[in-house]
Amino acid sequence: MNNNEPPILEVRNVSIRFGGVAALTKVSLSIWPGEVVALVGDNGAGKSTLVKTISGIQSPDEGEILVSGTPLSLKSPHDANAAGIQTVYQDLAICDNLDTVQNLFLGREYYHPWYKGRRLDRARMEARAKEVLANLDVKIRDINVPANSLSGGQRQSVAICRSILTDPRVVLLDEPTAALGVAQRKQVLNLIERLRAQGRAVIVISHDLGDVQQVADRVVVLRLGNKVAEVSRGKYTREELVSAITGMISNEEMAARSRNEGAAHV
Ligand SMILES: Nc1ncnc2c1ncn2[C@@H]1O[C@H](COP(=O)(O)OP(=O)(O)OP(=O)(O)O)[C@@H](O)[C@H]1O
Repeated sequence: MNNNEPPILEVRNVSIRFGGVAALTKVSLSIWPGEVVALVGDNGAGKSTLVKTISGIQSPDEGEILVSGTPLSLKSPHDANAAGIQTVYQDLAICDNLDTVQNLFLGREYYHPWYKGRRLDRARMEARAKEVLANLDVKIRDINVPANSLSGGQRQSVAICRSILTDPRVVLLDEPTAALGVAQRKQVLNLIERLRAQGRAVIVISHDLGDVQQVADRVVVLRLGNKVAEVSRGKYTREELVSAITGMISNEEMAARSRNEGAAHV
């Protein structure tokens, strides 16, 4: 991380209300290229709302989103994609009856330029698919079989590979290891580390604090729509994180502990 550079993505004092519910209250968050930031919090803490805001699905009532220091108005997922932000949602949107290549290029298929009618350029898509999978060290034995024969980890990997086809600078992952077994979970965590090694900024929502401790350079804790803590890798214990999530530890106390340990804090 180079703190002299503006963050690749900055959420600045974002607030969102749904009727009487304050889903987010003046939440700020910055991320630099080559960083993994985990977003944690109990159910209803505001994680999804924050991700939707960054993804252009939900407009903030107050506050700003800046990309490389420039404030942007993200009014749709298309705006977010154009700004280099891609999101992989929990449902993955992988079609079981389509193979890996078809899933990777869904809605962005390559066509032969010289045919009068539209004719898919399967060879070019296959070549690019192999390249993308190899780049992220994703192993799928046969990219021509329907996705219903893939494991949960492979499906998640295909969804992540699809998100990076456009070479985004920021990748948001919503619960990427939920419902995965040990080996598949490791596979996905490795994939996140490779995204980081490629210099992308990765924001991961996770309820799994073991995964968070393993993969995140920083952890941002939300509680009831407020950012209550922000701690760096190795500067917190699992118990402190749980306390911050559940409200057993005050914001000030968590911040003071982080300060004492030299971590980033709220
Ligand atoms: N479209 C909506 N309309 C009304 N209230 C909403 C809407 N979306 C979210 N909320 C409320 O905003 C708050 C934050 O919800 P959000 O889904 O962002 O939390 P979360 O941290 O992602 O929770 P979970 O881990 O359960 O997914 C909750 O109180 C939720 O009920």
